[in-house]
Amino acid sequence: MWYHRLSHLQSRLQDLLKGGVICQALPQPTFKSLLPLAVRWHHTASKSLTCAWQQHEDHFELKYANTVMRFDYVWLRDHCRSASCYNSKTHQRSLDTASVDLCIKPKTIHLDETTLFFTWPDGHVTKYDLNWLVKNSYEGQKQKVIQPRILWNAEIYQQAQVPSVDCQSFLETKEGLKKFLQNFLLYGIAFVENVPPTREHTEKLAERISLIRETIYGRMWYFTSDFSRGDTAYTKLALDRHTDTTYFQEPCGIQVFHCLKHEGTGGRTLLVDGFYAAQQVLQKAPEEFELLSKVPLKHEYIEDVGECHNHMIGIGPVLNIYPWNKELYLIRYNNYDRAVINTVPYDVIHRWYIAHRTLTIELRRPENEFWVKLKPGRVLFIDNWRVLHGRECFTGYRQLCGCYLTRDDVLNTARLLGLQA
Ligand SMILES: C[N+](C)(C)CCCC[C@H](N)C(=O)O
Ligand SMILES: O=C(O)CCC(=O)C(=O)O
Ligand SMILES: [Fe+2]
Repeated sequence: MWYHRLSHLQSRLQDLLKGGVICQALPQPTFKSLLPLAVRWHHTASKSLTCAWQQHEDHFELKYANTVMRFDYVWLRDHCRSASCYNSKTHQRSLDTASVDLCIKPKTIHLDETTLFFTWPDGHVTKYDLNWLVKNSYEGQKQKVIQPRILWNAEIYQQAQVPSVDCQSFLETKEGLKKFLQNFLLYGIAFVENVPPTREHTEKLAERISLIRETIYGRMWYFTSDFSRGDTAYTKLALDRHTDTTYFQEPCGIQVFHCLKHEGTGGRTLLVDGFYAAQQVLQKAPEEFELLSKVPLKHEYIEDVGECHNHMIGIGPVLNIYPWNKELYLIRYNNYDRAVINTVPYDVIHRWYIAHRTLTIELRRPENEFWVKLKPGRVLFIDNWRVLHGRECFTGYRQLCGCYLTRDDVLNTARLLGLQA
């Protein structure tokens, strides 16, 4: 019976491969267990960790450190760390992956202590340390988070008593900077205290951790409610929670705010952990979470004020998750800047509105709102991929300065300090 199904599959595979790479022996990925292969388990005990491996027709299977891993042979050839395949000084691959036969299989495999040796048909030998394989396998990665975080509502954040970092220690010591970045990565917000209330000092702070991301708003921006730009940020109106620059293909990673002056009332800043809210959606309505992570939307910025003419469009789902471990890495939420929805078919859109409502309800729960009054000297860094901000309406003269930072460069600084990011 399965012979029949198998030959059917083979002819389909052959159809798929027509005009492409034709392998002599086709891999049969879904029938591994059915194939009468001469596979056998090899067992070894190495350094108290037992290891078992099996050479299958189309892949290599390894059990080590409580992990069952399966490796494709092309993958194993491609990741060879020998001197001719990999430049360990520059950490770059020298091997031309396109030169690897897609049907490659090792001639022999053997294990010595904790090192696996693969000998390929041309005689080339690839060595892998078992621990390296565990660390770098899909199965190993799947169980890990890319970035550890503490999700918060107002109470959790306040109870955590996250300390602010002093400007001098931030600028002059590695420990101060590291402490700051650690808190920033965990909570998505962090403060620096005792900063002289000038644009130059704010810029110096920003440059300590990243490259400044110049945008249509400039490099360092400096704004009041002067209507100088075609956006409500430049008014005294209240702004509901949102993330910024949702209309960029890559929304700005970090936003820096420094209130240099406020003579008047109101104007408090609202902060909401978007990932905490998304987590609530995942728990209460997983299919809605999934929809928000799959349906692409447009956000748009159209400006035609004075000398400023801009038309920006960014496309992506509200929730962005890594497909292999479902970890959330970016929320794009701005109801002001959301464009006409014309990327979603009729039979999906209503469900999307329901899901969007569920998320909005979570984002608007008063217990999730953390309110702060920004003051001269206290600089706020916000992870714009995670934490939403808003503001209360205000009276009087209020001057805010700040900038956006490139996320890659903030994470780069964090990694160089030994933090997981
Ligand atoms: C004033 N400042 C430059 C900080 C931001 C202005 C951008 C506001 C826009 N609605 C958005 O959410 O992206
Ligand atoms: O005025 C504020 O406090 C923030 C306004 C805002 O949302 C922004 O500039 O991105
Ligand atoms: Fe904003």
